[in-house]
Order: sequence, then structure tokens, then C-alpha cells
Amino acid sequence: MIKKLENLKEQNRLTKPLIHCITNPISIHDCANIVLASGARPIMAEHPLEVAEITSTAQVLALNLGNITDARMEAMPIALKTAVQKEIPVLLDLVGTACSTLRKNFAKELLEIHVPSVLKGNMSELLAMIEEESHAVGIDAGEKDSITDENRNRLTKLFQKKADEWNTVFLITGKEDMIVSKYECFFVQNGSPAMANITGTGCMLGMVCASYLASASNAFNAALTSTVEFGIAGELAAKKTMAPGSFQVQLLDSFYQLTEAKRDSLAKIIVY
Ligand SMILES: Nc1ncnc2c1ncn2[C@@H]1O[C@H](COP(=O)(O)OP(=O)(O)OP(=O)(O)O)[C@@H](O)[C@H]1O
Ligand SMILES: Cc1ncsc1CCO
Repeated sequence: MIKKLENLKEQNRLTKPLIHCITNPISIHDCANIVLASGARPIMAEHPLEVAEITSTAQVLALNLGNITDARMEAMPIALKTAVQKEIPVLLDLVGTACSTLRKNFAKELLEIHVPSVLKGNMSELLAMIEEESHAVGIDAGEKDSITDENRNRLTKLFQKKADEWNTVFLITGKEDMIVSKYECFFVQNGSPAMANITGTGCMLGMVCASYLASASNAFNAALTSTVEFGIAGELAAKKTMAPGSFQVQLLDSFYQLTEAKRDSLAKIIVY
């Protein structure tokens, strides 16, 4: 089990892969910094006339639908097509697809071009994408969509079927996180409530996962390793402070400093 946790931060620190991120301005600065802390190099570029060139020099493409604009809606399909041509892995963060029909329809258009290696979002966003009932409150997941011991089995079956159909890995976040491929479903119980008190932690986790796609053996290992490490970083940061301003700083530092040994001793994973 623990074999699926790879030392991806160290591998990235040796190769410094370039991660092309097309993302929202709310958390863009935190996203660039967490890519750096993941051992990779970020480039945040979204002009429709330059993204093909930028994506073609990158090792991974990360798309995030938060605060979507006309410019990013024009740029994302161009970048995605380039990623397909260059055979580079893609992560799509489905921010807001449970509260905005525009975003959900746009996400479906992107999936028509190519289904990314990792589809990420909170539970409400992912339920909406697979046409199941969801209860989002704006960009946040609804309480009714939380993972419980009663719905664990149903959710596992639901997402495994879609992962098979779409040939993708789902990274589904919340109090408890869920990583699903057609073969496997792991639940990750690391993390802290303090992570929900600052904006953009979901976006940041997406960027860690994108960075790890550059070095991982497969998309499932990238999703699992990033989720466990980011969750543990949240726990360690929360031990230092629960106040949101300083928590944000501690989160970045704790993630940057987390060693493989400490991660393995603190990982809380349920293999389903
Ligand atoms: N109450 C909680 N307890 C433990 N971990 C949490 C909690 N809330 C969030 N997290 C962790 O924070 C990270 C981000 O998840 P979350 O579901 O809050 O993302 P999000 O809603 O997409 O965030 P944002 O839109 O602000 O970027 C995940 O790793 C998740 O496990
Ligand atoms: C608050 C917010 N609104 C759109 S994107 C975003 C950042 C977290 O997803």
C-alpha cells in the first residue's frame, strides 16, 4: 500500500519539471509557490495566443476552472489540444462545476477533446460532473455530499465505473479525500479543518498533484502522494497555529519541509 506513496518531491527537485498552469487569480500566487515547494517550476500563462507555445515546452498542464473568464475559456482548449499532441499529462480542477452550468458545460467540452489523467474537485463538483445529484454551496461542497460509512460503498462503485469509462483518476476532496481509478479506491483521512478556513487549498492541492504527475509512475500515485502530503502539511501547520493568516504561511513551509519518513509515519489511508 505505502508503495504507492512515491518520493516525488525529491524526484522533482532533481529534474525541475515545468508545470503550465492556467488558473484563477484568487489563488494563483499560492499555486505558483506550492508548485515551487513541490520541486517543480511554475509558469502561469493564459493568453490564448501564447498558450500553445507555453504548453509545448511544459512537462504537465494544469487547468483550473475557478473564476472562469472568456480569455481562459479560449485558452484552455488550445492548451489541452497541445498537451494531447505532445503527450503530456493534464490535470483538470473542476472548480464551480456544481454551481455553474456554464462551467459544467465547458468542462464537458474539454472532456470531449481529451479526458485528463486526473479530474479533481470537491465531492459536489465531481457528483455534478457524473450527472449525480449534488448539493454545492457556491464553490464549496455541500454537507449532504460528504463521505460517510453509509455512502462509501455507493460512491466507490459510482466513481470506479466512471473512471473506467473515462480512463481517468478522480481526486475528490473534502474532510476525507477519495482517490479513484478503475482498479482502486483509497480514502485519505489526513488534513485539518483549518484548511477550509483559507481559500485556495483545493487549488493548491491540484497544483501539487500536477507537479507530481511529472515524476510519478502513474496518475493514481501522483494523486495519492499529493493528497497525503498536503493533508499532513495541513495537520502540522495547524499544530503551530489555527489563525488563517499565519496558517497559510505554515502550510507552505510544512509542505516544503515534509520528509518521506515523516509522511510515511503520519499517512492515514484506507484501502477500499
Ligand atoms: N474539515 C477538514 N478536515 C480535514 N481536511 C480538510 C477539511 N477541509 C478541507 N480539508 C483538506 O483541504 C484540502 C482542500 O480540500 P477542499 O475540499 O476544501 O477543497 P476546495 O473546496 O476545492 O477548496 P478551494 O475551493 O478553497 O480551493 C484537501 O486536502 C482536504 O482534505
Ligand atoms: C473563492 C474562489 N472563487 C472562485 S475560485 C476561488 C478560489 C478557490 O477555489
